[in-house]
Amino acid sequence: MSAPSADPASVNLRPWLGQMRPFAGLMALGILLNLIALASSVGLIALSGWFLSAAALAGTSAATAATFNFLLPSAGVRGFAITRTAGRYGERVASHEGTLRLLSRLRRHLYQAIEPLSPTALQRYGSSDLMARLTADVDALDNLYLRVVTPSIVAMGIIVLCGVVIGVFVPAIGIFAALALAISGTLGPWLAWRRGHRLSHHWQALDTDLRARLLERLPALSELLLYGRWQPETEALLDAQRERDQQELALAGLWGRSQLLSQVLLGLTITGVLAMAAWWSVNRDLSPTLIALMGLSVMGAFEAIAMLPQAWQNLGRIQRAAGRLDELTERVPSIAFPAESRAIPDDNGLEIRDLDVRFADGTRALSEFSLTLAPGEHFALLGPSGGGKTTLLNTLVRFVPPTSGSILLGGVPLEQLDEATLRASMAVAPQETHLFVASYRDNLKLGNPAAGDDELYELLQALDLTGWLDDQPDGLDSYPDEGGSSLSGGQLKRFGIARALLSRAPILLLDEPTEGLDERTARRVLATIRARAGSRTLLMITHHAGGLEQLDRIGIMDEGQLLEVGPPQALLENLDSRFSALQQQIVL
Ligand SMILES: Nc1ncnc2c1ncn2[C@@H]1O[C@H](COP(=O)(O)OP(=O)(O)OP(=O)(O)O)[C@@H](O)[C@H]1O
Repeated sequence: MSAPSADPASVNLRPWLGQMRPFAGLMALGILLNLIALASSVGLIALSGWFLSAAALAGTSAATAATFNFLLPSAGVRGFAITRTAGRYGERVASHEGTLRLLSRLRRHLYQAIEPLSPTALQRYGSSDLMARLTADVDALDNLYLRVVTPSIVAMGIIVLCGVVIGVFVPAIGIFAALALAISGTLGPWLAWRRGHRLSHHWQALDTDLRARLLERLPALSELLLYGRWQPETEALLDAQRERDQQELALAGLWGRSQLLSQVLLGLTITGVLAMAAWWSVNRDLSPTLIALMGLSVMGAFEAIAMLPQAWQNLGRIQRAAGRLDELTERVPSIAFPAESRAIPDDNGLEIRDLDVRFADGTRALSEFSLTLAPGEHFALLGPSGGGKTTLLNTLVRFVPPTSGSILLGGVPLEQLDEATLRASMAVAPQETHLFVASYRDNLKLGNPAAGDDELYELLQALDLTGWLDDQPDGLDSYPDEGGSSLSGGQLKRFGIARALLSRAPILLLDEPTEGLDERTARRVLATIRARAGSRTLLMITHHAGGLEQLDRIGIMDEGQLLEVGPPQALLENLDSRFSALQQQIVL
């Protein structure tokens, strides 16, 4: 579900308009060609009108009929028809090229803005909501240029042009026509914007929520079917769709009303221009053949302003999309890395000092947590669910910013390391392993692109995955199902461990590596982890106390604090220790 969004009126669209700057030339060309196409339309219709009436008047006597030049106006009509078609074609090419480039820039801008944000905080939005922001919202923003900015500029140009064309013959009528068109061109869109921006803002909210809900529920289809929730969910989705459609209907009604207003104003403008032209023709020296030209010029110019009400009514939709994108980049804390590391770590030891982590909702996940891991030490951190173990790992990889305290890698504070150095220093097997739609080989080589097949086979065998690999139709060249559903939970876990173990990083961070494994496999996996970790520093977090006796030290944490720490043997010998109590539970 999407987070609350900003008030449409308070959203600043200027930075988004600024994204257009690199394509200003292309956009200007599009506007110019659009103006040429529309001006040709006005010219075509006005000249045709004049031609017909002038030809009719010329035909009233043999003398005028003989001298009337039919060729020049018909060449003009053809010329306008050609420039109109060419202008329209060129405008489409230029504005579509500009829009597509802009769209790619908008997406790149957004991906770059998201990249430094804390992934853990970002995930709180949910992948479906993020997806809706990255697709529907960016698409809506795209309309700002194509459907609001460009048509508004073109309409202004055409209004001026129409005024000039008429004003050449009678300035007063030209001024009247331009002013009346300007009023029709602003009143309809103003009404549409005033009445429609909240409606369209609401429509956009309902539409993105609907998409997000659909995207969220589809992957959970099997659970929803098993719990008999698919039917109610479908009905809820249909209700949401109906609500969105009602908004759409209201918007269509509003568009109809603003169109009606514009048409009435157009009718009044044409009537006014014709009446003035007729008066000028009777009382002054205006040729009657120009009456039709003037009326038809206004009609031609109206083509440019007819689309404005709908464009401006959609402004609320665009503002909401911009607000949601701003909110994403402003609310989620960003993690800044220096361009280059300010110091080189002395070794692969880790020192965590008085670490505090508080989340935006007030949860205190770590509280004055301190721990030092000697270079090459193998350490297991045990604790109940919700104790803060994963948060500690996320803080170590800088996915979560600490509220206070510090972490040093080889004596260097993490904030002094550039991103490449930090990532190369730590290999992580997270709680959930994601498999990409790529071969199993490529999925494994994410941990180390240089790893050879022999190493992959050896590692899979050590992790007891050869039986699974033998069942794959093309071995390592086989593809997993999307999300990894072709592996059992335990197999997927080991796959993630293999990926981390393949890396050459001097620090290994493993989140619940034995979760979902039977006792025998868990021991084998632990032995492989220890052997492959070798002289690397190993921090393993787990719920399970079994099989940890071989590690250098064990720590027990709960409620964000380290409660007990020591070598496993020493803790086992102390019958009052929490570790012995946990071991007793396993034995019982
Ligand atoms: N992004 C977040 N925003 C708010 N609270 C969070 C966030 N991530 C974790 N928490 C909370 O912080 C506390 C510690 O969570 P954490 O995931 O670190 O525990 P854990 O020991 O790893 O649990 P588990 O063993 O079940 O994975 C929990 O109360 C959890 O609800």
